[in-house]
Amino acid sequence: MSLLLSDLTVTFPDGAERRRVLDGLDLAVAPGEAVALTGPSGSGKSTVLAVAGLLRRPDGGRVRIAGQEATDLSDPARDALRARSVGLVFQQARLLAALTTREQLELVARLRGERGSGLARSRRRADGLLAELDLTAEAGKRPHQLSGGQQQRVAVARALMADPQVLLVDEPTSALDPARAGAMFELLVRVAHEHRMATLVVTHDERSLGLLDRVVSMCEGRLVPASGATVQGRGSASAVEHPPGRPDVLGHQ
Ligand SMILES: Nc1ncnc2c1ncn2[C@@H]1O[C@H](COP(=O)(O)OP(=O)(O)OP(=O)(O)O)[C@@H](O)[C@H]1O
Repeated sequence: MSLLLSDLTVTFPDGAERRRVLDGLDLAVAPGEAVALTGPSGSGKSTVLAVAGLLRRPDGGRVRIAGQEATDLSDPARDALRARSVGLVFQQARLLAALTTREQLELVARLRGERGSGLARSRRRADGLLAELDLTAEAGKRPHQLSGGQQQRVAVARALMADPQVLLVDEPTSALDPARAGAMFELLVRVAHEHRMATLVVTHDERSLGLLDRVVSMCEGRLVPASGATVQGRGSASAVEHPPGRPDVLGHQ
């Protein structure tokens, strides 16, 4: 498994006590599998992404990324593992206003300190990703010259620059119309399959769930069966993660 969350617990302060908002969560995403994480507001989806993306340490449990145990690593080692193995795409594309599309991608290599042949290799990768995500014509444009869907595609391309084994995506379609939302889900599934990335997509967008390989549903911090088992992904795995005998409650960073 490229992403393995085992027996995760997260608590938040609640008055004099701590509220347990994640309690024994188990979730595994295989290489090349695109999984939707859905559920009502406040059910804990963002907390799952924060823990999986090594942005929040859980109170208990294990996080394994690309075969490496992350839980007990020092902060610098976690940062390095994240930079090496995890791609993050947020609700807003979070592009830098002054940079062109190509420069947004090249910045990833520059921040890694690449020079010379390494930087040249990364530039070729950037050009390849721009072509793959149908952004070549946008390579010289700045964010304000791009549509919302194009901006999100740039954010995905940027996340792929490090060739991550895990891709975590938070509400990628909240600013998009239905047609563009569908295209964005199709793109995420395609890149998950082609780049063999374990891909976890937080979404409220029920219309697009069928495009994903598998759907994990949450309610009030627990994993629940998809309503009427109608939400079936395209993959052969079961539609819902539902570890027997142990509810899953999640919390936010
Ligand atoms: N920093 C925090 N301190 C205390 N409680 C928090 C904190 N962050 C989140 N929570 C609580 O944890 C629970 C889960 O929040 P989370 O943001 O993970 O849910 P979500 O499903 O992603 O919600 P949404 O769909 O609205 O983004 C919520 O009850 C929230 O109020």
